[in-house]
Amino acid sequence: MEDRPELRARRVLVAWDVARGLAHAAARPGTPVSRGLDAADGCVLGTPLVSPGAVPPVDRAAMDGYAVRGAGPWRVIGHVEAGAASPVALLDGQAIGIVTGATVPAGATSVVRSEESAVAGDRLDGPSDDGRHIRRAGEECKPGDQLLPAGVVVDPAVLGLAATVGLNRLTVIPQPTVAALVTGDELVHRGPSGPGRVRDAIGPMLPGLISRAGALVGPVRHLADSREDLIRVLRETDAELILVSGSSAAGPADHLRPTLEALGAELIVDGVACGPGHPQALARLADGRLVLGLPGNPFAALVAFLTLGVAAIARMRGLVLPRLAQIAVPGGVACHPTNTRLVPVRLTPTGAVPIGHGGSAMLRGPAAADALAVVAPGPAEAIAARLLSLRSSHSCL
Ligand SMILES: Nc1nc2c(c(=O)[nH]1)N[C@H]1C(S)=C(S)[C@@H](COP(=O)(O)OP(=O)(O)OC[C@H]3O[C@@H](n4cnc5c(N)ncnc54)[C@H](O)[C@@H]3O)O[C@H]1N2
Ligand code: MOO
Repeated sequence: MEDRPELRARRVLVAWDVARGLAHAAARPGTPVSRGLDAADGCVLGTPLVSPGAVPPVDRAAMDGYAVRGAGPWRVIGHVEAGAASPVALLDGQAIGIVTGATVPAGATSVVRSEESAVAGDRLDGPSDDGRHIRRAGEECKPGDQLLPAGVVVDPAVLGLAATVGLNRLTVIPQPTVAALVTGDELVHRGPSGPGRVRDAIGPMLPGLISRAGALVGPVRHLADSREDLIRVLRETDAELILVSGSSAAGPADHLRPTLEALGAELIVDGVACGPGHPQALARLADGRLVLGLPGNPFAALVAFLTLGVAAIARMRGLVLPRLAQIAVPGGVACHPTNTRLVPVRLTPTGAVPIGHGGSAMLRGPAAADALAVVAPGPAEAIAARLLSLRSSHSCL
């Protein structure tokens, strides 16, 4: 296929927010499936989580001590074991030893904590506030209550809640699969950079970025700067989103765009008006798989993933585009006249503070930063910016 650098040089960069929106819209949400709780962490609820029963199902003791009926003193008539199904009913003036979580006997009006109990023989004295230390049946939820809407990320608390209400399976949108390809003849994967050798800094970032965005990733593959290899690997890679680092600019070894053209891909984003990261690109192959081009400069690659990659993965998971909180930048930060700047910042009680070392080939700034400030284009300085999380697919605050 003929390479036409004169056409590639005339890319129309889209605004940073528009690019995120395009990437989100271009991705296809996954199809909901039924998963056991042990395989649902990190997926997204495809249907609301509805409780089939009441929680608790019966009145339960909230403390170790004595279930009592009426006012004290009481006569202790026995003990309820933790797993006992239906203990005897209490009569007025009676008490029964009980442990936290055990079913409270019918007729009990409160539970006296063991620390507040004075027992002499079978006589019990203690405070008797009605209803105290009893978790009532249905207090947490009633049968049919909707506890969570569809679209919530399944995390450990959600799994625990599902188990609490008695569910064994959840209907979820599975985590999408993402493949990571790193290109560059000059790259080495051990030891330092030197003349003619550049230590690969993008390969080590990609698995963590992908999993923090909520997708599944296999081992990173390293490719030489060969258009034929890239075409072959893109054809055979079975993932919903394929990341390709390097090869995104307009030099003789920059094969990504000619490769996409050769594969008949549709370019959805062909450059973004941002710095770093302007050569990033997103394309759709004929079968629907998406290809995300990450620029070779490491901070630029990170920005591209956080811009287009996170947006596309969010949609595949069935999530909205992560919203970005606004924060003050008390010392101000210089704007670029036409491009959105992504600036490493530390978060302080009064706002965000740029920390420097934010050049496109550097990771020193981003590695030390709490977040990236998204500084909108403008003629002068900004005193507020939005925050892009470096460590999760959700917003920072
Ligand atoms: N004529 C132009 N040249 C460049 C442009 C441009 O618009 N026109 N854009 C510049 C910008 S901005 C970036 S970013 C880079 C993008 O380059 P590529 O995506 O084509 O990547 P390479 O040329 O292969 O590498 C650029 C740079 O990054 C180093 N690199 C590459 N991969 C890795 C890696 N995995 N780990 C660490 N470093 C990596 C590579 O050695 C180069 O130094 O293009 C500019 N040029
Ligand atoms: O992507 Mo380049 O500046 O934007 O390194």
